[in-house]
Amino acid sequence: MYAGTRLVGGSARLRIERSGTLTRLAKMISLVEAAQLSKPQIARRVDRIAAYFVPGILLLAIVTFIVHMRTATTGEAVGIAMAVLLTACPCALGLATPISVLIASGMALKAGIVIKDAGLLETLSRADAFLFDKSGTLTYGRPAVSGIEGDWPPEQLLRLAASLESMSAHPFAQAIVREAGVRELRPAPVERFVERPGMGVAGTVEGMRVVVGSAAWLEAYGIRRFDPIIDPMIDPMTAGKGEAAGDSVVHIGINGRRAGLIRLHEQLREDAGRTVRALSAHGEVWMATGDRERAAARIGALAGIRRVRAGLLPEQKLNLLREVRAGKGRAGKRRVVMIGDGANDSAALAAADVGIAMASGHAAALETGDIVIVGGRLSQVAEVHALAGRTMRNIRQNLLLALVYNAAMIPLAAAGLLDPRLACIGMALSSLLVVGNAVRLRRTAFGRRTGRP
Ligand SMILES: Nc1ncnc2c1ncn2[C@@H]1O[C@H](COP(=O)(O)OP(=O)(O)OP(=O)(O)O)[C@@H](O)[C@H]1O
Ligand SMILES: [Cu+]
Repeated sequence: MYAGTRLVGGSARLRIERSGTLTRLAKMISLVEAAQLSKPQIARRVDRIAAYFVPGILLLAIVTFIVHMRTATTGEAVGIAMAVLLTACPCALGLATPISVLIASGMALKAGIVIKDAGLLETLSRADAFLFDKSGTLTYGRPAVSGIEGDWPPEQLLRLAASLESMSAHPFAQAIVREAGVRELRPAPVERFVERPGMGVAGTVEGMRVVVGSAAWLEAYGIRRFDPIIDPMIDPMTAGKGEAAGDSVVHIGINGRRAGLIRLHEQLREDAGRTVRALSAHGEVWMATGDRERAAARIGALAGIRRVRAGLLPEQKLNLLREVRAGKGRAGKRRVVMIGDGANDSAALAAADVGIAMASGHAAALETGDIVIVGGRLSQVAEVHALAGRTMRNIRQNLLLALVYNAAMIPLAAAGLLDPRLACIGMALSSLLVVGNAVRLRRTAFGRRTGRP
């Protein structure tokens, strides 16, 4: 088990074998260092150009030498050829991309954004679809129990559910266990515990077969959806008025019968609306969730997302991702950014063109995303998107600066109008210019620092 591992099903006993620099977290740090060396596609194109550039320049230097041999001494001709080589030295060109990437990812890291693959900055800057997970991403991921209903006494329902949920790491499970703790209910021992991600938990508690989870999960145990004749008390689709109508619901089945439900209220992140608005200027914004329709609609409306898909199992989130990608994008296919918490959307995070994981509390998400937000704010997603755009612009400026310098100086040098010593200084200056332009990123890295707590 790795440091920061999140247990999704069951419980575990663990022995610590390694610590310090041998942990997964330490490996993350080295991943970031490796990322700073990874190249965006634009750099690969530059490398390809350089492959022609270098032999071309060597040839040019030789030709220059031969031409000047006719009119000047050998020493002078060598000097001129040297000047050509010196001005043509593509060090500024070579520096243009890595220096910007280094500064941008360094700035991001300081702000709590880990960019694991800097090559994706270019993809991110061109993204035209954004797919958000709901729980833990758009919401704080710390739901609270807002109601308990059913044929059984509420405390009894809560105690049985909490007994099972104490073995689960799902946010709903934690909320239920917390609520039971507040009410000073003691969880009972559980036998034959099972958990299915995106569905729920089940097990034997005090001789009773207890099933806790989504309506589909109870149905898998042969417990029907609402039947008005058998149990008119609980209709999850109509129950709950006003605020409660948009709450999430966890159903409880006992011994093959529906026994009741627990309502959970999730709170939208304070910066969710702002983030969605900022990103929708660049492409479609979607929301995917395993939660029921109503709860999804409520969060979607609050966040300002119209494209909402509810009731998705983890693998269905992956299908939605593919569907969004197949939509009409600028280059045929869309470039999709998936933003999730890594709990039940790891597959989609990994499959997205760029996966951004919110590591709110759980270091597990570190493993999943291409970019990991450890700063805890959702608006950092919009910030890193903007940073990607600014970095790419900065790289393009650098390349232009370097090319203009070379294009202007090489003819001068070839004509014998440039002293080799001046060419030397010019080369250093052009590199400095590029570095200076890249350093500007530091100041503009996160634009106006709005929304900082
Ligand atoms: N441990 C659990 N206890 C109770 N219900 C669960 C549990 N795990 C899953 N469920 C049920 O399955 C549904 C889907 O769960 P899933 O974890 O896929 O998504 P979610 O937490 O609702 O939200 P999101 O998909 O936005 O992260 C939940 O709404 C809940 O009804
Ligand atoms: Cu150089």
